[in-house]
Amino acid sequence: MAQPVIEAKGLGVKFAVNRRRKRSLREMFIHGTKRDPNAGSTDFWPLRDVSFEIGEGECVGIVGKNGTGKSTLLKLIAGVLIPDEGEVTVHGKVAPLLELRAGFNDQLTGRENVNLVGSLHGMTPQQLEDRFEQIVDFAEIEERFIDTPVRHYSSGMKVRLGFALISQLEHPVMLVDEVLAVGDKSFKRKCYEAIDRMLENNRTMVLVSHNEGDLRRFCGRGLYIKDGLLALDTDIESALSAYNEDTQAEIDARKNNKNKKKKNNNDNNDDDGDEKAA
Ligand SMILES: Nc1ncnc2c1ncn2[C@@H]1O[C@H](COP(=O)(O)OP(=O)(O)OP(=O)(O)O)[C@@H](O)[C@H]1O
Repeated sequence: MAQPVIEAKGLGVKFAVNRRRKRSLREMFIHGTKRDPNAGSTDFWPLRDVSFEIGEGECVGIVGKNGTGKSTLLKLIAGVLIPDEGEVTVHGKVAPLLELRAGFNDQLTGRENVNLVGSLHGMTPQQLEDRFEQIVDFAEIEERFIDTPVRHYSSGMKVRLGFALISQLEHPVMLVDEVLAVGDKSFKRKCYEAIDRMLENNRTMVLVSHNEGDLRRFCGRGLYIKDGLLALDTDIESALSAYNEDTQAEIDARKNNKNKKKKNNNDNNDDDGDEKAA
């Protein structure tokens, strides 16, 4: 493998479910001042014991069911979340597209957001000035809207501006979470071309997506996350096959259970009928 750019060793993170909380004024009035006895917090680990290395220039897809920890893994790589176990090392700066709006503030205008978020990611005032027009052009935001607060933008407009800005960063690592699912057809095509260019320039990318076409298009390798564990680290086709087989097995098991229940209910109804007849 090329020089590792991302190294994860025994990575794990836990969240508290049902965190113990103080009662609200209304609840205190009804139940008294004691804390809610049913609201004890328990930890759960959406990800545990995850280890892998990603080399320079690789594009790795992360696949798995909803809620299995894919976005959490990207947030750990981005440094947005701190692991509770293990460690993740990233050699170089990270350009994160983790949520649809690239961290934009709804109260600020498109222009203000581009300048704020761009500078937070290390773009100099000169770079921002030089690239501003290109960013707005790429995002296809009409001039009359660029000085409007982004709360008035459609979700497509926000995503386009977010992608246009983050794709201008020259950071060696790019993290993309489901962003390609939102844009319209022509914007998607532009995003594909932008990603192709980034990969040609040896950038490293981790892509979370439920779109198999996108995963096959960009990724050579796939990490299949199952029940919070790294079930497979293999080529993207094998990762998708394993995921699809597991999904089919789950669907079949659910169908069988449903049929069994139906049969049991029918048998019980027949027994009732026999007893009544007797
Ligand atoms: N800040 C948080 N606090 C508590 N639980 C969280 C937090 N963030 C995520 N979770 C939980 O962790 C689990 C993994 O979430 P995550 O968003 O990583 O899943 P995912 O695989 O990306 O799902 P999807 O395919 O639906 O986007 C879920 O059960 C989610 O509810």
